[in-house]
Formats: sequence, C-alpha cells, structure tokens
Amino acid sequence: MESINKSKQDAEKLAAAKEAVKFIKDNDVVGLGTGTTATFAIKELAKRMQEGLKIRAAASSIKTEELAISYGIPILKLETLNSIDISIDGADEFTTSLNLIKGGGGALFREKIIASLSKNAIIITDSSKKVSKLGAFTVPVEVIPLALQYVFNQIEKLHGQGILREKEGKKFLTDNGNYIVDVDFGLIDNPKELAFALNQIDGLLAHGLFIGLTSKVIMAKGDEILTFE
Ligand SMILES: O=C[C@H](O)[C@H](O)[C@H](O)COP(=O)(O)O
Repeated sequence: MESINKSKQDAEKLAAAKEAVKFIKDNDVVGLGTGTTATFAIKELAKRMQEGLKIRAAASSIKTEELAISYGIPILKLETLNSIDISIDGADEFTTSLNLIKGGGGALFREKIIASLSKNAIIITDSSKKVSKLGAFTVPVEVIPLALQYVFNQIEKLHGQGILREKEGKKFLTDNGNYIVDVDFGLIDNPKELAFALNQIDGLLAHGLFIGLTSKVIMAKGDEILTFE
C-alpha cells in the first residue's frame, strides 16, 4: 500500500467518484456505499440529480442513508429489492484480481448484500488502496455478541489474531447491533480459501473479504484514472 497525503488522497477519491457516477443512468436503482470515498460519490450523484437525472437508491448504512436523504436522494428499503442496477462503494484494499478488504467503517454486512444484489458493482479508490496481496489492512468480521468468545477461538484456529474494535472507549457496535473483530491474518495467500473458512463459523455474520463481488475498480492516481475489470 502506497502512502499519500490527505489532500492528494481526497483529490483522487473525488476524481474516481466523478468517473463512477457517469455510469449511472435514468431510472437506475443505485446502491450507495459507506465511507469517505463513497461520500464523494453520493455528493456527485446529488449534483447529477440536480441536473435532471432520476434514480432511486439503497443505502449500505444508517450514516449513508441520512446523508443521501439530506441531499434529496430517494431511498428504497434494501429488504424489498431483488436487484440493484449499479452500486458505488469504496474499499480498504484491493488487488487487480478484484478481491477486496472492506469494513473499515463497520458497514461490511449491508455493503456485501448490496454488492451481491448489484448487476454492476463499482469500487472507487485512491491510489493508496491498491496492493499486490491483501492483508496489510486487518480483515474486519462482524460478530453476533453472544458468539464472541467462540468466534475468537475459531479465528485462532485459522491463525488469525483478532482485536475487538472499540470506539471512544466503548465496544464498537454495527448498525445491526453486533461487534466488529479486526483480524490480522498476515498477508493472505489465498483469499478465496480464507473467505470460505470464515463463512463456516457460526455467529460470524459477515467478513470483510469481498471475493468475486466486484465488476470493476476505478482508481485515481494523480491526474490519471485507471480501471481494473
Ligand atoms: O465499512 C466501510 C466500508 O467498507 C468502506 O467502504 C471502506 O472502509 C473504505 O472507506 P474509505 O473510503 O473511508 O477509505
């Protein structure tokens, strides 16, 4: 992962967001991601709507839903949707094989449902998010509280070192009222195999490995826009 300064990073996030919203068409149902990069896309989408674009959206978190509503974006209930035409979200890490780590903001479960429903799942990033192997960023997993110790034990068996996420001195709670454990697996040789193993753990609602869920990644690097698909 390359480190870049914040203003350069923000400029890249904005450039990738501007590029991604070009793919949204009239009457699309749009999946809205969560996080600082997705926020740029929501603001750009609102601009396009002011110019006449008509869409409806589904939000991947309460925060995103509130932001979208504040910009006048109509929000549909996720549980009523059979499919989403296009979604735009950020990522914590990605490889050019389109595997991702997500969940830095704790929204991974709803984000995964949105990505799974999306015909065109676009990920937007600045250039610091591209890696040759996933795993420098810890893998967030959402855990149903009563299963916490059990999940820690299972993660240890997979050679992961988990840390319960906290915010302002308290246990971090997701929009679904669950905990997040951030797991260090070291650099991950086989993300698909690890995703499969994590899927087998009872009480682990979702993990931040997004494998085969992405249509393309739009990454800005300086003045350049690079697309991986
Ligand atoms: O739960 C949060 C999401 O997966 C975010 O999309 C991810 O953490 C990237 O966030 P940001 O765009 O703020 O770097």
